[in-house]
Amino acid sequence: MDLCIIGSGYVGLVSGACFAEVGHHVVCVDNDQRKVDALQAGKIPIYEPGLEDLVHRNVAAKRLRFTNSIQDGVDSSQVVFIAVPTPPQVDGSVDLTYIERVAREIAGVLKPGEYRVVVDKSTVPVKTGEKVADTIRRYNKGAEFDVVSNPEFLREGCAVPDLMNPDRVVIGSASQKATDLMKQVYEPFRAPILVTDVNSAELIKHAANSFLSLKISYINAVAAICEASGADVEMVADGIGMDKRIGRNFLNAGLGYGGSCFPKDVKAFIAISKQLGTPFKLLEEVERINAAQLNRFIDKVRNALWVLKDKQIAVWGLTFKPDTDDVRNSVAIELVNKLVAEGAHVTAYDPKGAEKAVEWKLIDPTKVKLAPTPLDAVKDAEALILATEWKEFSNVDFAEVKQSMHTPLVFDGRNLFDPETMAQFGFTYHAVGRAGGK
Ligand SMILES: NC(=O)C1=CN([C@@H]2O[C@H](COP(=O)(O)OP(=O)(O)OC[C@H]3O[C@@H](n4cnc5c(N)ncnc54)[C@H](O)[C@@H]3O)[C@@H](O)[C@H]2O)C=CC1
Ligand SMILES: O=C(O)[C@H]1O[C@H](OP(=O)(O)OP(=O)(O)OC[C@H]2O[C@@H](n3ccc(=O)[nH]c3=O)[C@H](O)[C@@H]2O)[C@H](O)[C@@H](O)[C@@H]1O
Repeated sequence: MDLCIIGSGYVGLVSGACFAEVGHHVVCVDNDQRKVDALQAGKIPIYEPGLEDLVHRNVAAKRLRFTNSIQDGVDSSQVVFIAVPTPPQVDGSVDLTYIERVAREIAGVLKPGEYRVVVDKSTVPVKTGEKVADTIRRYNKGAEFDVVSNPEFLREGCAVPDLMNPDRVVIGSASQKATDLMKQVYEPFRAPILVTDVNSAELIKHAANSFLSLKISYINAVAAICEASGADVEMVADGIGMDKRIGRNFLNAGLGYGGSCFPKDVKAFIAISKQLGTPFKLLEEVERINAAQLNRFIDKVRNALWVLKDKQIAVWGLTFKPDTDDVRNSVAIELVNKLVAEGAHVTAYDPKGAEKAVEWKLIDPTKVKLAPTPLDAVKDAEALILATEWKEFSNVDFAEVKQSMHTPLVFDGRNLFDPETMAQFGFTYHAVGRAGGK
């Protein structure tokens, strides 16, 4: 089939490449000329395992191309996906200006007699599909189209396998013609397809992300009780998670959830529920626990060092999770900035995220030293904090790390290391919700 994706970011670019991989012909549109130029030159603007090969292979096979022209994209496609940002506003509600603009732009290029399915893949509040349809109709009276909601559930860092093997595909549609075309789009993925109305599909996305955030806050609250009682949250999570009704996934205690989606989507769901007159107080508690989690962790570091001012602290990890270069709303970055605000001298290392952290002005390189390797970061450090659980941190030579440090004190914010191994190497080891983690 011929598909167009408007917005070539984390969702648009990876979806486009995966659709091409299964045989569709895909045009990815973006209004950021630098991004389009880079993609046309074979450069991939984001780090996502497996993406570079996938893009190059499908461009070479002429199934994938990039343009800045929405006219080109819509003209050459039966199905037009929208994958532009839906950032939060100050009050937590969703800024829909990107979506509204794309709806007007699509209206401007739809031709009479040429039916298109317009698919919203961005994460949007319930009832947005209706507004997209109204907008297109208002700006193009003769347009023939249906609006479908098709929320995306990929995780950064494993976006390619998530898209190639989805747990489910949700299609929110009020038109049989549009549903049939959407089923054809997804047929090669052989995934379970759930067809719903548009509003339900939109709600599924916010409800899913909020539930996953709730699961994380739940285990983080349990971690606090473990620390107070001497229990071990990893064992507790295993014991809870072995119940198939609960499951072990997303029960990893740590510094709390971050990233470009969970924080904004929980806020959005709170705002939507308020607007609809059914406030979702439980989610406010989820946010409160998440914020408290980082502060509790910093308290632990402060307790051990007495004061943070002038202390030499190494931080491993800046991205919001491993295997990505995405530093948007990263708890690791929030941690670094809080330490710096208290006068600590921070040296940080991240395998992929340092460049973007500086480029997007999320850290100030005059205040935070960036090290080229994990070992460089720990030189003379009075404490090491693990903030993001990149696999390479498990494989370092801990004897060398200990030798390099001023004081062998480790705070593991993601429970990556084995407490016994750390003790064997002579570290004083603090984790989250684990024995010895007080
Ligand atoms: N990042 C993720 O893991 C996931 C994100 N989502 C949702 O997908 C949506 C997009 O998120 P990301 O891909 O992370 O955003 P992003 O910021 O990485 O990419 C968005 C792209 O849209 C482009 N754009 C903006 N306005 C445009 C326009 N008028 N015409 C053409 N291109 C335009 C931007 O230049 C940018 O390249 C959001 O609603 C997000 O909540 C959903 C699932 C996963
Ligand atoms: O809507 C989205 O954008 C996406 O949001 C999340 O994906 P993502 O944010 O890429 O990454 P996750 O693996 O979900 O991690 C999110 C945050 O939760 C934290 N987390 C995750 C799991 C866990 O057990 N504990 C925990 O603290 C991670 O460290 C990270 O900061 C969802 O998992 C995806 O299904 C969804 O499509």
